[in-house]
Amino acid sequence: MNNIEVSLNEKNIILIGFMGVGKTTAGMLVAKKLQREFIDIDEEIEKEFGIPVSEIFNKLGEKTFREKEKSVITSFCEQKNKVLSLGGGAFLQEKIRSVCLTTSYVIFLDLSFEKWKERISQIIDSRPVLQGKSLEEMKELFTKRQETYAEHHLKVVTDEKDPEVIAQRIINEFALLM
Ligand SMILES: Nc1ncnc2c1ncn2[C@@H]1O[C@H](COP(=O)(O)OP(=O)(O)O)[C@@H](O)[C@H]1O
Ligand SMILES: O=C(O)C1=C[C@@H](OP(=O)(O)O)[C@@H](O)[C@H](O)C1
Ligand SMILES: [Mg+2]
Repeated sequence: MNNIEVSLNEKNIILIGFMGVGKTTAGMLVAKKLQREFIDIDEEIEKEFGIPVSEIFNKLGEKTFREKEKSVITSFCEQKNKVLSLGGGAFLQEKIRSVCLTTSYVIFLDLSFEKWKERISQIIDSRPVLQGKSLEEMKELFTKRQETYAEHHLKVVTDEKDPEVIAQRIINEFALLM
């Protein structure tokens, strides 16, 4: 099955996984390859409030962010033919898990903690959940969060460096499901 045949299935493709595993980067490329619209949920939330995610957390609080995250995701799940990249905390909410799993194909991007660690300096400033945490505390969160990603339709390992290769792997493994 090739990219075109995969794109004939109209269900949304949703990428989940821990902060920094590459959901936004890979999602954009998967969408381009499948000629679908790409939606980054964090970006949609930022557009709604007119400020970056870190400011939403600091000024309005995490609860406000999570409520908006739920309504934005629910509303995109009513649509078709999109590739959605979720924030790493979205699957903490049962309502989000169930709406995604029932309407769309959920793909869990997996990355080892050893590889993830190398990205901390690139992501720390824009991820309020990581700020002020020691490496040990980050590892604890990383490990604990894996439980929330347990329900998915497909897991793809993303230890590879080249995002293009990862995006094509996601499509190829996804094609085997169909
Ligand atoms: N395959 C990869 N190898 C190395 N770095 C990557 C890879 N994919 C993404 N990155 C980098 O990791 C950081 C987080 O990527 P991002 O796509 O924003 O992740 P997420 O959306 O899962 O939080 C960015 O700085 C990005 O450039
Ligand atoms: O895991 C989390 O709680 C979060 C992950 C972030 O998205 P990414 O997974 O794209 O970094 C973003 O939604 C916010 O900072 C909270
Ligand atoms: Mg992202």
